[in-house]
Amino acid sequence: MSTAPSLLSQLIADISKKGTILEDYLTRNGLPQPSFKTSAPIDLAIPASEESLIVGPAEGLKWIGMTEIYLLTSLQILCHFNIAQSIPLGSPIAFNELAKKTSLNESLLAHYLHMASTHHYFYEPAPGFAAHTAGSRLLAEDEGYRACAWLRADIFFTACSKALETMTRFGGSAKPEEAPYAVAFGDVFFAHLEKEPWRREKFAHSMKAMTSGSEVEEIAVVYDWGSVEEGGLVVDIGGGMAHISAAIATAHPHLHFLIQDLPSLADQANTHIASRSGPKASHLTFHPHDFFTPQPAIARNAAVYVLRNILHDWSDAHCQQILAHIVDAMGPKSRVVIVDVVVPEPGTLGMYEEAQMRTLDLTMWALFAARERSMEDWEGLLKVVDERLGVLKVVEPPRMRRYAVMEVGLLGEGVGGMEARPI
Ligand SMILES: C[S@@+](CC[C@H](N)C(=O)[O-])C[C@H]1O[C@@H](n2cnc3c(N)ncnc32)[C@H](O)[C@@H]1O
Repeated sequence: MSTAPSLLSQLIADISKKGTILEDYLTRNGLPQPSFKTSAPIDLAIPASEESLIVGPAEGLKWIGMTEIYLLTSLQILCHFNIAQSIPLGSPIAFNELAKKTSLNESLLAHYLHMASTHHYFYEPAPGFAAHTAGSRLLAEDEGYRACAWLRADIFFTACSKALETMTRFGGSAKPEEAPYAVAFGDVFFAHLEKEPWRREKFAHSMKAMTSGSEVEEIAVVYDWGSVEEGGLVVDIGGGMAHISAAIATAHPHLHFLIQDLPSLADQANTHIASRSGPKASHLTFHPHDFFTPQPAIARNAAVYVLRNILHDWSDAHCQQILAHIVDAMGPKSRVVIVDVVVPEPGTLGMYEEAQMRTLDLTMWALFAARERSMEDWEGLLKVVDERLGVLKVVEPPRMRRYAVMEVGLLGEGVGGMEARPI
């Protein structure tokens, strides 16, 4: 009995077949192989009959970024008008019914649904009907992923539209008030969130979604939390809605967590903490604290200070202030666990990963006038804060690509329990 080939096998066969068609076409017409070299043809002019998607730089530049702009706009509009939540999960809905339900213009709604479906968000099972795909279902069910779409369309896109103006006016300034975000919105990113609670809430949800599932679970295993003494205090600095601490607490109930963030996040964080069941909830305490001010007495001599996705938001001068307050509070055995991006040596990543890394780097600039750091940058930053501060261990979590977990301690006299290890 013969079994039908799997979808992946069919795709592989299709790619191979189309590759052969392209190769034959190039040979028949005496054309060179596709290439990115300066001397390569700018227009390959392969006719549509050859079923090839390969284009030269001329055709590429004509379309550059266009699809992404309209995909982003579609997701922005569809999320804003709660379209994903208005489509039933089990059955398709007619466009006209959906338009009536959401008080939208049916024709425009259809245009945006069609655009989103080119990237597998929603699909049209029969003409004039909308239904869910796995991606649009996630938008329907998870506020955090809807907030991710908002973060890109309303925040990153708007800030990036002011990048050129910002560079022209302020050059390479490292002041948050001279970042593209501040130029676009007239305020510094976190101060703006403070003033507009709906923004703050959406940002916190997007942060939670961006650290969801396996990444959060990984934080609980990549660092040796088990070696921290019973009842040891973990201070989660800029801990947002307590999602990281909560994940570690679930796996390591012997620890206590103090989650520090701006006072405006208290309600959201406390609601999240309270929603957790069992006695572990009592191990998590939110404490409003501005990390540019000295650490309070309750956070002194903690076992671990966690900084996840915090320092890359700030220039070296700002990071020095944050770290100096931590060093001041540290005991000889205290550790700082920095979970952040580490930019690898140039040319060591594949093209796709390199592009993602550059995206993160420029996002830091667009929002905060900050940058991602290489390992050399991280070590230099620590040494400026305190000569004794050094990286003891670096772990690269397999699922948190581009990230490293850096364990930092006070080297030299009084270092307890751990030897300094080379990276
Ligand atoms: C990029 S988020 C990271 C949140 C969390 N650590 C995570 O990994 O998902 C940065 C956090 O820093 C907080 N934050 C910004 N400025 C702060 C300040 N001056 N003091 C304390 N927290 C601050 C923000 O409210 C936000 O929760």
